[in-house]
Amino acid sequence: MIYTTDVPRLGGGETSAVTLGKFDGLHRGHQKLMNCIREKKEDNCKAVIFTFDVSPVVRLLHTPAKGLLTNEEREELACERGMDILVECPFTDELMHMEAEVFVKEFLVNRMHVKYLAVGPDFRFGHDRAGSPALLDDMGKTYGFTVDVVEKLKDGNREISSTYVREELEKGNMEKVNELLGYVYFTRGEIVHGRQLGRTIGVPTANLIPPVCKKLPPNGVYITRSRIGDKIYQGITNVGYKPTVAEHFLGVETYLFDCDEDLYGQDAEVRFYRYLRPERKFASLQELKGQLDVDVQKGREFFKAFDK
Ligand SMILES: Cc1cc2nc3c(=O)[nH]c(=O)nc-3n(C[C@H](O)[C@H](O)[C@H](O)COP(=O)(O)O)c2cc1C
Ligand SMILES: Nc1ncnc2c1ncn2[C@@H]1O[C@H](COP(=O)(O)OP(=O)(O)O)[C@@H](O)[C@H]1O
Repeated sequence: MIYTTDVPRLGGGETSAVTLGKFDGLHRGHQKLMNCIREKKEDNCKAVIFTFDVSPVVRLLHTPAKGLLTNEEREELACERGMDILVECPFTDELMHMEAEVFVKEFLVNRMHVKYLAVGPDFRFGHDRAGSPALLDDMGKTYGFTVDVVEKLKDGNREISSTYVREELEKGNMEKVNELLGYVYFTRGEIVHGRQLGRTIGVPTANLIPPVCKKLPPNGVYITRSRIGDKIYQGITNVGYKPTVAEHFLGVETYLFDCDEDLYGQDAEVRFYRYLRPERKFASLQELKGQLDVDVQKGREFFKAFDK
């Protein structure tokens, strides 16, 4: 897959099937759009996701907004889903003031040779949000592309959206988050040294520091699965500041079942299956150890049923 921050210029004979939007999370609704454009690969179209990134100025002045996926993660998932090109177009002043018609003509038609567009019914773009599915449809007649306005996928009565996923994530409702996403929510990072206290109570823990722009579930303890190298471990994970030992940074810390390896320096991916309990301040590490034994038991029972 080609990843680019410039609007691509396709070659002479090449055409594209494009979907446009923010695509935070690549949830099941987004996947439906991607399926539509992937089908057009049979007509020799390149499957393109066109997203807007924050402007370079915003990136400099503000801490990044927390998303369901980092840009790198989104890139990887888009590639796995068979996309040919991911455009992360910086949302510059110029783009912000661009007339919708100019955007379509210059970018989609002239540069990307668009033959097919898939958008949601509420998709708006361009200056004053004047670009709508109806305008795209009109322009398609002039420039020779078709537009599919794809109905939103629903969960019961509610449309699946990034906002819906974020709300459930903020409640720690991982079962719902994972159902809406169509994959198990995860974060990644390198395993770093902690205070080496875990092993003293028989519970060594792999500590990772998640990316600052990654939205995490609320602080607390979760049943998780971790991928480290080519191995997958069941485990339990604490998200938070470890009030018992008063840590200064937000960490994601996992006790891996049935693992006895030196993991420092390796990259880990932790997937969140279920929330177990809030993070608590214990009077001693021994007391914490008592609680961890209960958590481990629950984690093992969960996977026994889950993997059946
Ligand atoms: C599954 C799990 C649950 C945890 N729950 C808590 C908790 O409720 N309160 C707390 O202060 N620390 C909690 N911790 C963090 C421990 O305090 C920490 O693992 C221990 O102090 C060792 O830290 P170290 O990795 O820096 O050696 C938890 C850790 C894990 C892996
Ligand atoms: N079952 C396990 N779960 C997590 N980490 C383990 C496990 N077995 C061995 N380890 C290793 O032990 C380290 C954790 O030991 P710990 O005493 O908690 O030190 P730290 O404070 O550096 O995390 C991990 O980084 C990893 O390399």
